[in-house]
Amino acid sequence: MELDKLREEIDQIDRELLSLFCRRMAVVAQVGQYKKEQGLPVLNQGREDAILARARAQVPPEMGDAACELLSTAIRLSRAYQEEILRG
Ligand SMILES: C=C(O[C@@H]1C=C(C(=O)O)C=C[C@H]1O)C(=O)O
Repeated sequence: MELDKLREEIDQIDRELLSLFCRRMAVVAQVGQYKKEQGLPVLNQGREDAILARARAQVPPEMGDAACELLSTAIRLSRAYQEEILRG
């Protein structure tokens, strides 16, 4: 059935997304460790603004808001993870 095929494709994409998310968080952990050692703050607003602007420019216009929401969530989780590293 065509719907099953499409859902299989979605499942595969979700696996890839989660794999990339874990990879991003592993790099974020290294950034958090560096900030801890250097006494730097977690938040870098300029960097976040640049990431979101680049995301909006990369996708079709009708997906701009969704792309920013997706990356904003990844960034929020990234900051929370780094806060844990700085506390620990
Ligand atoms: C990862 C960093 O820490 C924070 C999280 C960011 C992110 O997840 O992309 C970007 C900027 C910072 O607010 C960083 O400073 O590069």
